[in-house]
Amino acid sequence: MASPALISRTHPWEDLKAHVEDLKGTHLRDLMGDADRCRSMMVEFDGILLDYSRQRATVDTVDKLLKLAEAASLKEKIHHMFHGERINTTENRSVLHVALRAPRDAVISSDGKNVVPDVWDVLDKIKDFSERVRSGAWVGATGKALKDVIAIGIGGSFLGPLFVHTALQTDPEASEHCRGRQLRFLANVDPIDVARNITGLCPETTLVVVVSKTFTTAETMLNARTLREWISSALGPDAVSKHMVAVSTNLPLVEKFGIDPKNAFAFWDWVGGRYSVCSAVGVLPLSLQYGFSIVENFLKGAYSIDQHFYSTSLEKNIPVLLGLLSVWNVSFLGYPARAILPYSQALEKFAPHIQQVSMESNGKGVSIDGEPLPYEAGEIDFGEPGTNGQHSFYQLIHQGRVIPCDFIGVVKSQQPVYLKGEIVNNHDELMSNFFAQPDALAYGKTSEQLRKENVSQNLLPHKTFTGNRPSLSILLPALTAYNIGQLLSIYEHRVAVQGFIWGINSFDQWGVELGKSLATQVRKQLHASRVKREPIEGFNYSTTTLLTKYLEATSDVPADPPSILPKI
Ligand SMILES: O=P(O)(O)OC[C@H]1O[C@H](O)[C@H](O)[C@@H](O)[C@@H]1O
Repeated sequence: MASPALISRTHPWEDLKAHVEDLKGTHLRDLMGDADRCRSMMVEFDGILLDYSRQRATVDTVDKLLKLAEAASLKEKIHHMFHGERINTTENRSVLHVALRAPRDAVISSDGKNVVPDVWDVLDKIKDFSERVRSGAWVGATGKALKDVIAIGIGGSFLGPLFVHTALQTDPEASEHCRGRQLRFLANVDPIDVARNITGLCPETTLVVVVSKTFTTAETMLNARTLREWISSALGPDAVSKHMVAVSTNLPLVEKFGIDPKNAFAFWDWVGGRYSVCSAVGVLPLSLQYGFSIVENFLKGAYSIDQHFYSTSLEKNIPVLLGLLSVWNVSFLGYPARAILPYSQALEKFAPHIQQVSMESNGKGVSIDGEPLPYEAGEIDFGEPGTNGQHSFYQLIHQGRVIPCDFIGVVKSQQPVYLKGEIVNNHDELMSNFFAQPDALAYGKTSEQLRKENVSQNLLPHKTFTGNRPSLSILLPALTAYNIGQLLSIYEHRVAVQGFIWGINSFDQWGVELGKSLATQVRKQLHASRVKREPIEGFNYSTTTLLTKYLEATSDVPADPPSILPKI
């Protein structure tokens, strides 16, 4: 692949920089008054409506962004991704999470090999295994059915599956399929998370799924050894083969850990951890909980957006538009953060998942060729469901810093409630806020309006809202497994678009390594100090002081204790 020049050295970038000045005197109040403009800023696909009319952008801005996409060879980069080119150059890997949700007869190749049959071999194995567990054909060491699942994993091996599980929990069809079953996630190496996970569960009826792409992640492996102890201390070491299975790309290490390779579910190095929810990472635990057919609908929803992303022209392409507008907000308008605000409690874990997808992908300081970036890439993502967030951090968004917001609404509630005598039903009440907040941000409230309401002079500055704060709205028809898949795929591709424009590698994550290696040094020191009473060496004054305090205050901790598990 030819090495691309920095995008900031292209004419469309310069042009957009200059264009910011054109918009300086334009308020969103004015832009929203132009119905033709607003009409042109709405896109519909497969039941989803994107309205980006509340972006601080004109039709001209969008044209200029599309020219930027051209200068960044966006179409070609999308093409390279879908065709298995090794676009993750620092790890020499292709990026093919789209293959995970392709139909059985699709052809998607990596290194000349169609990977779709391998994907479906694993999906078929998951279907078979999950049906045996769910039906009680697969039983634990004492002959009891396994009704509860603890999935151990962290980062990409946790956040995506947790988001989808949380979203499915209240879907009527999915919840029908999981009666009497529980799915829990053990992520943090904090022993409190172990305690929370095993509380109320019995090893006899629990299946543990160890999820780790590398099967070397310190937190996951310690948690896996901890739950292996929980099972074998209750049921004997032979029980492990009946109660523990694994999802990994590293099958030799799975076997070395003591999990029967027959009970290992593979994926491949062309699936990035944070893009792995559609692999066995998500599909196995979710199928155990909800049944494979529900999860298959989730994959179909993601596939629908994949096709849209691949084949729709850029100006009508939802992930492309979202990605370009984020670049506009970050790189040109200078807004470093983005709030993800789903008006659905079922999407409670969506922002934390996208936080990893986005910040681990695009939080980079150099171009894909290693050149320091003369502009900032990535953005600070955070979010909470509405209306909860309104009573928490929205104050800052309304009157403090400008933070572009994604409002995500759902037309049909998973769990409608109607109360006799109320003027609207409960979902309408929620959605009233979804519709109102974007206008409050865009229009604000002037001192003239306040004066007409007889607001006293001294309160005028406090009650004034400057407005002109950008947002966009995404309206989903419902929140079925299919829609959840669509939403996931939209955001995954949006993040890729941003990275493609910024000219970075969105698919590596070297930035997480340094902290890990320093933790190794501390771990060795803690061991040496506890077991051999060795002095603290090789750390700066600050860390030495903190470690000394910690070790002194825990001098009663036994150096070589027997296994002790939480007892709550
Ligand atoms: O799936 P694993 O290999 O256990 O990795 C778990 C996570 O840890 C790493 O440090 C990365 O930051 C994540 O991208 C990854 O998802």
